[in-house]
Amino acid sequence: MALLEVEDLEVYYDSEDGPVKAVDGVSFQIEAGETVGIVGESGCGKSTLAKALIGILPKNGYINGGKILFKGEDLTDMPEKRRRALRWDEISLIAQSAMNALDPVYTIREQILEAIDAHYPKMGRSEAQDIIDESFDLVGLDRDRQTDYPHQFSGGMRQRAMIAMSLVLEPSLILADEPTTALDVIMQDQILKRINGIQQESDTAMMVITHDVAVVAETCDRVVVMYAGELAEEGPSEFIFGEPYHPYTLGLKSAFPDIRRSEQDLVSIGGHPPDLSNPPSGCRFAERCPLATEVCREESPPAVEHGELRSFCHHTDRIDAELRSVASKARTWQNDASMEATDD
Ligand SMILES: Nc1ncnc2c1ncn2[C@@H]1O[C@H](COP(=O)(O)OP(=O)(O)OP(=O)(O)O)[C@@H](O)[C@H]1O
Repeated sequence: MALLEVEDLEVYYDSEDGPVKAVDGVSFQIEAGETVGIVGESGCGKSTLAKALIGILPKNGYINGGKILFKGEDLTDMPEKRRRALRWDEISLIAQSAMNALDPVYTIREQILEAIDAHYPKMGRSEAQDIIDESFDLVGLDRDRQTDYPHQFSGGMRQRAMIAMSLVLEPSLILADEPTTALDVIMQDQILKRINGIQQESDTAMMVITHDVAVVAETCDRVVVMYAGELAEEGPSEFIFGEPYHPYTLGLKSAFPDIRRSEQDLVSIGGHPPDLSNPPSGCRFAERCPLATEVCREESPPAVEHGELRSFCHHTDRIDAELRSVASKARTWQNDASMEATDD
């Protein structure tokens, strides 16, 4: 049994224009100890997915269908009390706003102690102190700085303190939602590698949500590529970033500079994602896809398997011959550059 099994999940928001289908029939799994990256452009539903998993959807958000099985228990169908307990003890969130999540009037140590007290009220002071020391060591913070206030920490140190705080309860799953946006690239890398190191010792699984493909390529075992609320492609990082079989993944991959190559086009995929309160029928990427044909606009794409990759595309068989070699050319992704194949 996987640690987390998301099955055909639908998460909608009420809006004046009807329901916004932010997550629309998404299925994937996370095994214990595994790091899974969720990538996709802004607005494709990554944060909504994380919020649904942890049970913090805003008022107008709701789960319309599907299941979220955590250790076999369905989080979508569980009394609030049980879900809340699970959320804090087993699933921990390092949020986008991590920088602001620390309380300015308490020392870092006091804040971590409070988290421990809340969950293990019977734990003695010295045991709690050992846990705090250990968590500081794990994230590479100097133990002497425990009695500092958040403002005395740099941005990177605050982020580490947040990670330390989320680790003291030994969660089985850490959700890291854009964990490092406010930091520079080197710092991003260091922190995710640090979490990776910690995972190996503790068998903690992690789901990293980001639009930064490079971060995911470096740190994740598997990647889920989302487009317009749906799954576009899923599989091991090495294949998603090596030989993907979905045009969107190829575009996304080419849109990020490869530091090993000095000469390359700056690729951006023309057009923009569809309105999720009124998504088009068929493949939601068709409008922007250089391989799109009539069938793409009419029928939802099937899941096609290439080894361990699962790709939701009508034309995976054309990727090698027609798209892979030109995917890094900016011209390929301009809207007038359709490759004009026909369905036959
Ligand atoms: N509270 C809300 N009410 C209505 N629609 C919402 C709400 N929050 C998000 N949405 C819509 O849901 C869709 C998915 O948004 P979401 O924030 O999950 O995407 P994302 O991929 O995480 O984007 P980003 O990378 O910018 O955080 C978008 O169309 C967004 O406009």
